[in-house]
Amino acid sequence: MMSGLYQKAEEQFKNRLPFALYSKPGETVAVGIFQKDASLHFTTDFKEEGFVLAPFHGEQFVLLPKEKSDVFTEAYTRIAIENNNTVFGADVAAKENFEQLVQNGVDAICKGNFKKVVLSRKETVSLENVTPFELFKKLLSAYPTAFKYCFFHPEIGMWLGATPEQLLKASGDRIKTVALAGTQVYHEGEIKWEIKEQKEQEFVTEFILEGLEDYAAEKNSSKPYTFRAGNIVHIKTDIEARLHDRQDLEKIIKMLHPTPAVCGLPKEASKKFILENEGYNREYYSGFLGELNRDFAKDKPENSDLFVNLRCMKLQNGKANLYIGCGITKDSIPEKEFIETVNKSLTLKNILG
Ligand SMILES: C=C(O[C@@H]1C=C(C(=O)O)C=C[C@H]1O)C(=O)O
Repeated sequence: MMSGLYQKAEEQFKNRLPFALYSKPGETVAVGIFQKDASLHFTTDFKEEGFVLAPFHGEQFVLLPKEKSDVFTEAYTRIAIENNNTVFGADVAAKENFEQLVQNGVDAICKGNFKKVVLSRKETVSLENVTPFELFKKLLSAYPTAFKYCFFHPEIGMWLGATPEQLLKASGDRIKTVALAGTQVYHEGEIKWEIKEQKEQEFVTEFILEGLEDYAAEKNSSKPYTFRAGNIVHIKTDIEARLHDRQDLEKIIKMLHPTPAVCGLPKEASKKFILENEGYNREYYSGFLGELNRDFAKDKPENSDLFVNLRCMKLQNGKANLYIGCGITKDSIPEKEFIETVNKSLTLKNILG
């Protein structure tokens, strides 16, 4: 059965018009924003209302503006998702390349160029006869606590993902963000973290709290805790604050993005290393996306809900390009880091096929 929301999305896609379908963590409502023209709009001052998609690098933040779009919402019920047990073969060349990249990152850290860098790779998987909408629906059921989305623009392409990481939630002058780092495969029973991973996550918390210093008061942060995202777990700290001036939203977003969780510390040196060494274009992976200045489901202004674009893929010519990365510090072991990217890639591989 085709519902109204998906019928509209199929038509929009057929007509090569931009749209975003998404559902927020913990909610069972899907929102569709359907832009009425095919133009490429960008944010200018972050005062616009709409759906934003920002790349990892660069200042051109794509916007589906509210006033140029139709908005629909639709409740859904989660269904049981079977893990498809397809075994994806390991690509020897990809493994060697990534491990060399990680080793170069470790060497640069040991030389003192920076403290942490997040390195990533792209993996291409063939798609069986499946539409983006079917994949999006699977994401809705498989990842209740993630931000699930399907974004299309004729000049950008088709992106889908289920990200566990909030970049920023703003409600009037109240903001929330998180410090996320450390990764291991989920298992039953107590999850233990090594000191190295705890330290790495603390760096991220410190970076955010220091960055907020000039803009916010009443800063509060939770204790770090274990947070599950599909088949893996991370360490997470919740951070809340009150802005001195709500107009500083743009400055806060630019201070946070790209966060040490997807770029590194310090930001500029690690970013330079990524751009010069990764050897491919991340495009919108590890950028951010979501609601800008409007909660579309509740139809409320002055609410932004932005997420880091992780566990995502770009669909192109019957294939899915998956993007996966991990944080590198001086103690990183290249092979372990490669395995971590394989584990993270299962978030999406589990719904493909
Ligand atoms: C970079 C990614 O994930 C990030 C890196 C993590 C890590 O280094 O342990 C953990 C969570 C995310 O903040 C990714 O999934 O591609």
